[in-house]
Amino acid sequence: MRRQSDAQCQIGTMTGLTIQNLSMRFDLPNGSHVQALKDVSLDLKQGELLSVLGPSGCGKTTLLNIVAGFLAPTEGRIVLNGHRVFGPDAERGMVFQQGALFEWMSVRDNVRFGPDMKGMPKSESAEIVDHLLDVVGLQDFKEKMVYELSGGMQQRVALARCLANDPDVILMDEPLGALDALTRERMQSLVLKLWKETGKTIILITHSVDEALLLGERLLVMAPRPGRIHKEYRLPFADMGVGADLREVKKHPDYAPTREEILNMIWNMEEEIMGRTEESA
Ligand SMILES: Nc1ncnc2c1ncn2[C@@H]1O[C@H](COP(=O)(O)OP(=O)(O)OP(=O)(O)O)[C@@H](O)[C@H]1O
Repeated sequence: MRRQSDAQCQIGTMTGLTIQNLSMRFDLPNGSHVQALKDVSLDLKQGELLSVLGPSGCGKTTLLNIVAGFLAPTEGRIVLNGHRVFGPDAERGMVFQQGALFEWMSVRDNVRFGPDMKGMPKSESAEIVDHLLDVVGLQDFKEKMVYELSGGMQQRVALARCLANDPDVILMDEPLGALDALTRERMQSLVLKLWKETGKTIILITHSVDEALLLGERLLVMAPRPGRIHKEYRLPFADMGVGADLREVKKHPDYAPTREEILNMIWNMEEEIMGRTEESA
């Protein structure tokens, strides 16, 4: 897809991701429309980890898809490291909940797919793959086919495959949502480790308040109809959780009250939506 040259669209010299006055309206075939996002603005510095929470339909996935370049916004723009985003690019890697791996390929071939597509010499991509499989703890599984792996292992492959492209920004849409509780906890620790070791900017969408609290040094609560930023938190838990037991982090005196506040916020929004739905029924 299109990535304009510096001369065409260099916007400032800042590094990081700017989401500027973003609105997204979907026009429906019956003549009505859905305002999925309205005037969403946000600056993320390189290396920040943002988690995004909110009731169903508040525009989380739409926001991520616009940053990924899969969708063009109705209004506003995305700027990454001074360049306006016009479409998908390897500088923005995506990790989905499941199903985005090539099932018929080995773990190794999945991870080296991006470097191969870029024409990287095989010896160089082999080194990158070895390193990344070490980082995600899958070195002994590199010859296995994807369908032979557990869900947690598949998500490790997905993370390694994303990192193999060396993106500036990693976009995660419920990446751990399909995993059992124990595997999910281990993967949360892995995400924190990768975040600190690679210095990547990460945006992570989740439905789990605990996951958003543990992983987001910044946490965005979005509200629906229209999708917008309701409240933002800056939290100490992600830094505390790097290399630590996440259950210990949850014992921090600020953890439970913040969790309660956010849960109430989301419950209230959902009740309001239910009320509106019943009224219009
Ligand atoms: N392609 C589309 N056409 C029409 N409406 C859409 C489209 N994509 C999303 N929407 C609507 O936009 C709103 C936001 O959707 P989105 O999937 O971004 O929300 P979400 O917060 O990610 O929801 P969930 O938590 O359920 O995944 C919803 O009302 C949805 O129905």
